Amino acid sequence: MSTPAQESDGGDMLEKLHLLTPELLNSITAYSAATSSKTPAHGDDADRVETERRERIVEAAQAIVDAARPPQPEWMNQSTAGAEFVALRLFIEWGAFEVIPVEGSISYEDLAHEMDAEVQLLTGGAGAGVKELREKTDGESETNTARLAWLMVSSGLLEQVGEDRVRHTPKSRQLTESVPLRSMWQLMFDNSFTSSASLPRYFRTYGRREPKGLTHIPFTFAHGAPEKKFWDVLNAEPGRMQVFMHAMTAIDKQVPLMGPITGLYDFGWVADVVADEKKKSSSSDHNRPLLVDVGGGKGHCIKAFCAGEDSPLSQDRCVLQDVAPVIEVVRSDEASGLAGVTLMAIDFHVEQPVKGALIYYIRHCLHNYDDDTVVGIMKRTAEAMADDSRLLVAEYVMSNPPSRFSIWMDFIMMMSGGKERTAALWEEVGSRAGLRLVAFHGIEVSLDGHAVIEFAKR
Ligand SMILES: C[S@@+](CC[C@H](N)C(=O)[O-])C[C@H]1O[C@@H](n2cnc3c(N)ncnc32)[C@H](O)[C@@H]1O
Repeated sequence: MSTPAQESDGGDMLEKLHLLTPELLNSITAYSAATSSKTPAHGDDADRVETERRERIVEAAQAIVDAARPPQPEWMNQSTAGAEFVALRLFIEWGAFEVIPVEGSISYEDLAHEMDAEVQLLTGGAGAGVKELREKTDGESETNTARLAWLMVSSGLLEQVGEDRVRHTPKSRQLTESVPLRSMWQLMFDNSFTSSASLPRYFRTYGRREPKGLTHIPFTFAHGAPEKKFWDVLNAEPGRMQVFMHAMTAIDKQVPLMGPITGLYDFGWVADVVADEKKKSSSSDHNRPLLVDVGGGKGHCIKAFCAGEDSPLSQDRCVLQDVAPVIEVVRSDEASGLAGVTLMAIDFHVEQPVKGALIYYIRHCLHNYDDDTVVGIMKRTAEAMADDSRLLVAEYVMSNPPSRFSIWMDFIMMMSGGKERTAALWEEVGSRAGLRLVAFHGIEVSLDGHAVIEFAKR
């Protein structure tokens, strides 16, 4: 028999469900209308619009799930998600997602064999047949019901076939097809999850204040090397650096939320500058770099900006700067697609060696650092800028209160001692570096306020 409290909870829930259901239907109708539209969006724009519309459906559906869900221990949900994350990370490292055939299924026993792992570790014993395994292990496996593969089967990431076989779902198949996606999962686990798990210990050690500086940050603390810098720890293991770079290179395409590269800022005015240079035939400006990508990784932004006949930027007038190990990787990659680009190893904390370039572009680097360090990097750039130079910072501009995505990003950044910033904070750090904030570009076209923030010399 239900209690009065339960009856009233049920009544509230029904009322909420009645209110929420039309939202879900509206979001589906909007998506359906957009996909059958005669004037569909193209390129990055299409990805963004598609994501936004699907996000709306997910949000509406999630609200219904939340309203209908019976009271259950939230701590259990959270820790189950954590357990699945760990299992997924292990399967990535052990190559399991590649061993499971793209079509069809594999027995747990064969999967375990390929991974050089005990079959009991994958399931509670399904691989050898539950009965046989019980016999082999004197009944120990009877209690072993929540092992690695089953964690992913229980969440629907993998699908079990019968009692002893497993196959891909569309979600897990993506992990085999996309190196960047797999790298992103790895990165989130190795860099963020493990660092955040050590936060209680970190704050007990350093006090309850924002991590500051390049060392003694949660990431290096969690790696047992608090006196080292983030990149020193990352670069110490070549494999990890590769994972980081893979994740950064193409994730923009698959997760438009990460911030589009193109479409936020109009480089059209550069064409006028180039045309003016041509008029002054003796001008030394002809050799002036048009764009320096500071901390540009593998150069994917330069490639995107120079692509297409209409682009006023050309690779032979661009400079790609990054730390020496990254530049070495790019230099030795014959397929880098960076013909003509000047490759330069730098330390952006010390000096900007290219003086007087037209544009200094720095994307997703500054959010890795605390305010004082960011002011330092911006100052080094300001010192190199000519009066007409521009500094373009591609980063998030957090609203107040921020969206769930940008505050998640802010939390991730805290691990390396960094943070996301509000418009006011961007203005403040720019001003401290001797720069004037000219404009925020593209905020309206990107989810969660990803923008290109334009600064000029004061
Ligand atoms: C988050 S990644 C961003 C890469 C690229 N700008 C993008 O948007 O995908 C940060 C980059 O900054 C580089 N970096 C880190 N410290 C640096 C330093 N002291 N000087 C120059 N580059 C640095 C890293 O190697 C990495 O490629």
